[in-house]
Amino acid sequence: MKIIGLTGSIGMGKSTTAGLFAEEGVPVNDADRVVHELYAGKAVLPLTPLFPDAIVDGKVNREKLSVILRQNPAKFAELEAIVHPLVREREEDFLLDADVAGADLVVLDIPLLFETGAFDRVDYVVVVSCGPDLQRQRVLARPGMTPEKFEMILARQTPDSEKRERADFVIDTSQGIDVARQQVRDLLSQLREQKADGNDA
Ligand SMILES: CC(C)(COP(=O)(O)OP(=O)(O)OC[C@H]1O[C@@H](n2cnc3c(N)ncnc32)[C@H](O)[C@@H]1O)[C@@H](O)C(=O)NCCC(=O)NCCS
Ligand SMILES: Nc1ncnc2c1ncn2[C@@H]1O[C@H](COP(=O)(O)OP(=O)(O)OP(=O)(O)O)[C@@H](O)[C@H]1O
Repeated sequence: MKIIGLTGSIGMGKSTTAGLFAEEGVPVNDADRVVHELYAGKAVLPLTPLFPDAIVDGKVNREKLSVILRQNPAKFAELEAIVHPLVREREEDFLLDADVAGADLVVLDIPLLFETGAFDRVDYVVVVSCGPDLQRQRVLARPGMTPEKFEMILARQTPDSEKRERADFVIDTSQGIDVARQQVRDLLSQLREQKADGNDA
């Protein structure tokens, strides 16, 4: 089984592209979604002493957490030290399940693939990208998003230019969904041909 690491900066179209892989029958593990689940489950207990004001009705409230982090960005490191190992645990379960189910390819959708060193755990790196103006426009159109929050997150991410340079493949999301879907299909054919030729990376 080969592992595709899918990444991209905020608003580049990572979740949408992950959906295109899923449409083609490739199992996808979405790290952002796992974080959402953890904030209503396993992460609540260890995060409570660190972020007591962000716990509402027994869950981590993302809005409140975001405000705290904006006021004190140093707290990101403490948050990540708790959350990332839990995300990793779930990733390992996903890989085992996919392997047992006989998948030839799987996708790990990891927003912080480069930042956390996760690229070491994947066979191919796929970066989702579009121009910075379109990225900004997409992100600022989201409810609850502000230029300050956008800048805070961007500052914590490896720049898009570096991501593209380090990628094995780039999916361009600026030309609409059909173009991106075709790029995903071409990529899967190419990887499967490589495997059939015994020409693995
Ligand atoms: C900062 C938080 C509260 C913002 O929540 P919110 O619902 O507003 O945004 P969302 O989670 O959809 O993230 C928006 C964008 O920021 C990126 N992002 C999230 N966390 C981080 C981080 N620690 N560093 C850099 N980028 C991040 C996401 O991948 C996405 O591109 C939330 O993202 C969070 O709790 N992050 C810490 C956990 C983490 O590191 N997640 C990354 C995937 S493992
Ligand atoms: N190929 C595409 N063609 C047209 N629009 C797209 C394409 N891919 C994504 N988009 C649009 O861009 C926006 C951001 O996409 P998406 O939510 O997938 O980004 P993301 O990278 O997962 O974001 P984040 O990192 O913040 O979670 C959405 O409005 C989505 O509909």
